[in-house]
Amino acid sequence: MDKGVPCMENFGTNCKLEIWRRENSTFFLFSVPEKRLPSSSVLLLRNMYSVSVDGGLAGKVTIVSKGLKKCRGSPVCVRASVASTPLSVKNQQLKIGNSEKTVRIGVLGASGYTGAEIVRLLANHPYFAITVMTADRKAGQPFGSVFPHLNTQELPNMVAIKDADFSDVDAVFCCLPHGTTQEIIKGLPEQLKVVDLSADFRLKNIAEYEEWYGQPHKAPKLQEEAVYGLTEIYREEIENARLVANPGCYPTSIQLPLMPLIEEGLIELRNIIIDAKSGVSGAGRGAKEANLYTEIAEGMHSYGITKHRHVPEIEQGLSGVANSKVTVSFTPHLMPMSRGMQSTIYVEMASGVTTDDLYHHLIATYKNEEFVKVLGKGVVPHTRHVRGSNYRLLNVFQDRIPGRAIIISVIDNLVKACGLVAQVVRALGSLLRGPGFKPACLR
Ligand SMILES: NC(=O)C1=CN([C@@H]2O[C@H](COP(=O)(O)OP(=O)(O)OC[C@H]3O[C@@H](n4cnc5c(N)ncnc54)[C@H](OP(=O)(O)O)[C@@H]3O)[C@@H](O)[C@H]2O)C=CC1
Ligand SMILES: CC(=O)N[C@@H](CCC(=O)OP(=O)(O)O)C(=O)O
Repeated sequence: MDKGVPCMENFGTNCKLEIWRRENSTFFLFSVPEKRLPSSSVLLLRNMYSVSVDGGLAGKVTIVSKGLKKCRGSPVCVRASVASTPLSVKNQQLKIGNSEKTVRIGVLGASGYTGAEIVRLLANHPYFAITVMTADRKAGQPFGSVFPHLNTQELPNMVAIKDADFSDVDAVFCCLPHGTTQEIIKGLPEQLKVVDLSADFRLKNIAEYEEWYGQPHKAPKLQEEAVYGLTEIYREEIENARLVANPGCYPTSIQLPLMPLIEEGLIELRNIIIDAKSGVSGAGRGAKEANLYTEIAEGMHSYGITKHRHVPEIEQGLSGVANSKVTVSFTPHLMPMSRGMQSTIYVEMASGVTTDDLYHHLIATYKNEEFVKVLGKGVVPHTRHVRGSNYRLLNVFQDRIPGRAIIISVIDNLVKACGLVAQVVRALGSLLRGPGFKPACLR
């Protein structure tokens, strides 16, 4: 095995991390003290890019002995802070070796929360290189001074969009506030692929956008070609898209459990009640009085009751699979936590359908999906299980009211909502290796 160079001597508390690659897979060698893991001190973590390096890890883990002899392990969660991506010498070498195949990425709005997440996940990625980063108020500042936890990466300085040179860019992630995005994307060179994280291109109906966002749409032609980037549902369209409209965080957590159940006729279209909760980072990094520590800490509150801007996006997706108008009751809440999101969804089952039917249908739907996991029966998903990761955890419970079920869906609003790695690989796959490119480590 081609074993990599250790990229960090001390990782967390007495942990040590090495990264190496074999064929199309990237592996971690993650050493932890014996007492923290009963049977082994070494973990082999597959699918490097499906997990955050030192954030919450959730996924299949193979435990190996020090001599790299494999034995099966069960899913393990490592809880730690969501912090740096270590600069891996090995990956830097791979980048150089792969230079003609490397996708060159521009991150517009790199000084914001989602921009920083894109950088955290892509900066150290062997198939991507970040060649342009932009900011508004923070233009001119080194990235490491704005986000010191990413100080170890070799990155370009942030510039204003008007000064950005896109000649060395294949694709951009647009991480700008909605409303500013339409005109900026309209002005980008046409050959660029674009993944837009804002809400500007999500709603197919322009009039609906104008009603819920309270402003005219400035790029209706581009809206026509935009593909809604819910990767697990629209993967093929994303693969061929030039402009991908990344789903909102609440709609991401809600549509994936509900769409397959509606499509299969397992739940009624009426009386869908969604009680959703978000961490404060969902509101972005810009200073707002409502998001001051004193307004958020030691309490929680509802907001946007009956008129949150994600309602039309959720209903667009659900109505699309139902082939008729679906109206939901949706109430979001702001929680005193920095990141994470839970949607608790109350549904009425179709006649004769049981919670077991819902459970098994969700398992069957997502059995080949790396990033959507239906937990074991009775296991409650927590937001902390997905902190820093691209996973969504789901489960289904029987309600006390006969005929009703409760679905719990958790994501990290800053990662899964960005649909980061799976989406970028699909959308940009043809740039890498031609149509249909599916690297094993990024399925
Ligand atoms: N936060 C979340 O959980 C999610 C957010 N989104 C969406 O992603 C987008 C970005 O969100 P988020 O990262 O949270 O936002 P932030 O407020 O944290 O960051 C916004 C970024 O855009 C830059 N910017 C602001 N105004 C302008 C402008 N007029 N021209 C150019 N650049 C500008 C800022 O630069 P500077 O800092 O230098 O001023 C900053 O880099 C939003 O549309 C949001 O709706 C999508 C999924 C999840
Ligand atoms: C806590 C908070 O304010 N959340 C934001 C949603 C954040 C999100 O990810 O949605 P977008 O992608 O549409 O921005 C809100 O309720 O508007």
